[in-house]
Amino acid sequence: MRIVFGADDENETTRAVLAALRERGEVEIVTDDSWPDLGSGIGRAVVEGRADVGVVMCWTGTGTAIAANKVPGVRAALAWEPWIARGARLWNDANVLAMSLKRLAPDVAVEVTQAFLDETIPDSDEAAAIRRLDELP
Ligand SMILES: O=C[C@H](O)[C@H](O)[C@H](O)COP(=O)(O)O
Repeated sequence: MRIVFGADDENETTRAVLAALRERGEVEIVTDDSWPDLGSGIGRAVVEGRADVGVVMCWTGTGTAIAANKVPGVRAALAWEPWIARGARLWNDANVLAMSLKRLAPDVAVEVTQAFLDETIPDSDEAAAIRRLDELP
């Protein structure tokens, strides 16, 4: 699996997530101190096909998620527990995971990340709804 990762700050949580990602595949790191540009850069890496999925972190996770979702074709989801991350993949076919680097403990962030990466196939019952996202004005 090819993964693109970026965080607008570095701490124990971002280091733990990055280490976990490296165990799962080939990781490209995007560096940008500006959270809008970071989120957008992660999103672009995914839609341009440089990575299968993106993982992005900022203080809240929200700013980079919002920025990533500005890129057409990106479905970025903010998750803070494994069930949310799994659901985002299953029911929304999320292709970018966003997390707070300030509020998630390293072990929780790693669990959320693993859940996101483990759930690879979207629920077929949601296929029409997921396609509908691309048709929205
Ligand atoms: O949504 C935005 C993020 O949580 C940022 O990480 C936070 O606002 C800090 O950003 P900056 O370092 O640009 O002040």
